[in-house]
Amino acid sequence: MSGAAVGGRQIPPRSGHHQRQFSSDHFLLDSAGAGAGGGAGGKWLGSSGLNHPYSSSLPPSQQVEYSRAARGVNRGAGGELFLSVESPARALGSWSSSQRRNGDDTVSTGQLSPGILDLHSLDTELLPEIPLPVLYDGVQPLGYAQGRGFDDLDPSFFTSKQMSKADINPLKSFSVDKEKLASAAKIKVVVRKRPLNKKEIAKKEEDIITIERSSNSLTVHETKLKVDLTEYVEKHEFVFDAVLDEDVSNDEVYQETVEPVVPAIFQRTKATCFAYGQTGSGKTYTMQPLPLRASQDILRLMHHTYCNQGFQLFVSFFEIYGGKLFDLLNDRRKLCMREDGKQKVCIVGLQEYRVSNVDAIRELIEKGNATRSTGITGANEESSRSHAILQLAIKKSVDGSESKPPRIVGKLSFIDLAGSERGADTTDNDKQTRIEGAEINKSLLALKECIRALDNDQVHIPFRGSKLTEVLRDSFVGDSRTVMISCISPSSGSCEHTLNTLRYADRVKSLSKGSNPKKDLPSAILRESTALPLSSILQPVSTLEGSNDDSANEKNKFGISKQSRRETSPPFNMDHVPSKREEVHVASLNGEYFKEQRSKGSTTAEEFDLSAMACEQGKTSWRKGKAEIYSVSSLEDRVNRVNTPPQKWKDVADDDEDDELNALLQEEEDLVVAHRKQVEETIDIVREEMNLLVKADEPGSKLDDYISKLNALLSQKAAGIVNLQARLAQFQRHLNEYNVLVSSPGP
Ligand SMILES: Nc1ncnc2c1ncn2[C@@H]1O[C@H](COP(=O)(O)OP(=O)(O)OP(=O)(O)O)[C@@H](O)[C@H]1O
Repeated sequence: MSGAAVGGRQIPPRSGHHQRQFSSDHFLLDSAGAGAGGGAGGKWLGSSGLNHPYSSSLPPSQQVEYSRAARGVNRGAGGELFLSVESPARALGSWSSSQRRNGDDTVSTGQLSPGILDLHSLDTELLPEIPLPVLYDGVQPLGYAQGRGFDDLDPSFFTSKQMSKADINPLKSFSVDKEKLASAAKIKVVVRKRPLNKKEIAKKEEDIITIERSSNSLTVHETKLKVDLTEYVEKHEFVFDAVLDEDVSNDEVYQETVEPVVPAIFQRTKATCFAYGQTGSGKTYTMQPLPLRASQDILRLMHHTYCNQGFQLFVSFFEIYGGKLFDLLNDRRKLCMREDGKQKVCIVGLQEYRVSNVDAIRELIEKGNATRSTGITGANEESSRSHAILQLAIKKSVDGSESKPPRIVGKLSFIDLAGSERGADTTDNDKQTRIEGAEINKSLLALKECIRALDNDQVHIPFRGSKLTEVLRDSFVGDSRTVMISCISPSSGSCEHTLNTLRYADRVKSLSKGSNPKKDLPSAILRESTALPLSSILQPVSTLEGSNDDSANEKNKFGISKQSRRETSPPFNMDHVPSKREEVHVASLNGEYFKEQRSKGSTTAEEFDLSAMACEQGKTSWRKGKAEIYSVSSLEDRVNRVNTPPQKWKDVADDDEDDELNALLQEEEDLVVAHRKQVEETIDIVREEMNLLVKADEPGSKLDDYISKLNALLSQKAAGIVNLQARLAQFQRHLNEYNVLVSSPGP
C-alpha cells in the first residue's frame, strides 16, 4: 500500500493517535472496473498515468513554452514541476499583505509546498460559459453501454418523450441537463444507517431505527420513562430525500448521492458531498469509495461525451486539523487559506495532480487516506480527527489550445467531517483528544451557524467562523450543488446522538430550494412526530439541537422553520412496553376534558400530556368545580409562559465577523442556561400546582401515589440539571484549552 511509504510531517506524537491504516477491503468493493492498485512507494507518480500539471502529459516543447510564458514554473524539492501563473514576486507580495491582515494564518515560505503552485488561489473563478460540446451524433458512448452511464443517472435529464437510447442526441441531452440542473434542489440530504457493530451487540443494544425506503422516511423509536417509571417508546419520524438502510451497498450510496451531480460539474457547477454524523457512525466508510467512483464517471464523460474538448481532471486532498490545513498529498505540508479580492477562497500551496486514469486516482486517494490524522475515541478506534477534503476539479484551457493554463470549469468536493461528539462522551479522552474534540465541535457549530444564517436568508453568512466553513463557502453559494449524507448508528445507546444528527440534517434540508417557503419549490419536510409530554418540556439536555415546543409555520428560537407534525397525535404518541401497557390507561387520555381544552385552543394535549395524566388520575374531582379547572389551565398557561423563548433568541445575532464564533459559543451557552432556568421554573410551578391539588383532594386518594411518582420524576430532572451544569463547565474547559492551543505556536 502506498500509504506505508508516506513520510513527511505528521501531527505531533500523542497517545492514542495514529495515521489511518487504510484498508482497501472496504474501499470500492463494489465499484466496477477498478483495476488493481498500482505501484508502490516512489513509483506511483509516474507508473500509473499520474501527471503533475504540465509535466509528462505534454510534449517537452510545450512544457518549455509554459515555463517561459508563465515565468512561474518552479522545480520542487523532488524535482517536480509546479506552475505558478502569477509571477512569483507578485504571488509573494499578495501573500505577505494577507499575512499582515490575518496573523493566525502566518506561515513561512518554508512551511509551504515546494514551488508556489496555487491553482486555487488564481483559479477559483469558474471558466465563463463554455460552448456545448460537439458530441458524437446518435452514437451511444461506449462507456455508458456498460453499466449505469450518464444517461441512466436520472431519466429526467432527458426529454419526457420516450426515446430509445440509440436515438438520444447527447447534445440535446445536455441542454436539457442545464435546465434540469438549474431547477433541481440545491441541497440533497440523504441518511445512511449502519448495522449494529459487535460492541453494540455485545452490550445488547437494540436497533431503534426503522426505514421505509419507498416513502424516504425513517423512524427513531426512543425508549423513555413515564411518570410512573414505566417505559414507553416515543416515535420520531423524519422524511429526507433518501434514506438508506444498513444493507445498502456503497455502490448504491454512490448512485443515490454523487452520481446525479457528476454531469453538473461539466456545466460550471461546484458540487460538494459531505458526511455528517456522530463518531463511529460510518462517515469514512461511506465517503471513502465515492471519489473514486466519481472519477470513473468523470473520466468516462471526458473520454466519450466530451471527447476532444480539452477537459482535464485534477485531484487535490487536504485536511483541516486543529484549525490548520495540511496537504495530504504532499507530506502534510502546512497550507494557508486566503480570500482573493472577490472573496473567493484560495488555498495557497495546495498541490493538484493532473490525472488521466482511475488507478492513478486510487493511489492518490489511498495515499491521502493513509496520511490523514486519526485517533481513538470512545466510539471508534480509528476515528478521523480532522475534516478531510478531496477535490476533483475539471479544468479547460480558455482557448482550448492548451497554450494557456487551464481554468476551472467545475469542481466536485468530498468532505469527510470529523465525528461530532458530545462533551459528556469525551470525559475518558486524553487532553489532546479533548482539544481536538473542542476544535471539531467548534467547526461543526460554525457550520451550523452558516446553515442557520442561510436558512434565514441573512445577508451576512458567517463563513469565516472556521476554516471548515470557509472551505465550504463555495458549496452553499452561487451555482452549487450539495449532497449531505447523514450517517447514523442504529443502536439504542446512540439515540440522543442520532436525533441530533437527524435534526441537524433537517436544518440543512431546509436550505434546499424545495423546503424554504421563501424559496421556489414545495416544502420537503422533516416530519418529526413527537408527542410532547411535559417530560419533554422538562428535558434539559436533548433540546439543544432543536426545540420541540414549536408550532407549525413559525420560526423557532433558532430562527429555523419549525417542524410540522406528520399526524395529529393522540396525547401519548408512543408504543408502550407491552407488559406495562395496561397499568397506565393511556387511551383514556383522549378524554372529553382535553378535547375541550384543545378546542378552546388553550393548549394541545400533545404539549401537555403530563397534566393530562394528572387530570386522568384525579378526573372526577377536577371536573367538579371551577377552581380545579382553573388550576389546570393556569398551570398550562404558566408553563407555556415559562417556555416561551426569550426575545433574544428570535434575533439572530449579526455579529462582527471577528467575534462571530465567540458570540456563537456564548449564545449556545446562554441557550443552555436559559433552558435550565425554564426547567427549574417549570418544576417549581408543577410542584406548587400539585400541592394545590393535594389540598383539594381527599387524603389517601390516587393523587398521593401520583405525587410520589411525580416527585421521582422531578428528582430525575434535577439530576439532569446537575449533569447539564457539569457539561457546561466541561464545555467551558474545552474552550479554554482550545484558546490556549490556538494562541500557542503551531506544530
Ligand atoms: N454501512 C456500514 N456497513 C458496515 N460497516 C460499517 C458501515 N458503516 C460503518 N461501518 C464500520 O463502522 C466502523 C466505524 O466507521 P467509520 O470509521 O466510517 O466511522 P466515522 O463516522 O468515520 O467515525 P469518526 O468520525 O470517528 O471518524 C468501521 O469499522 C466501519 O467499517
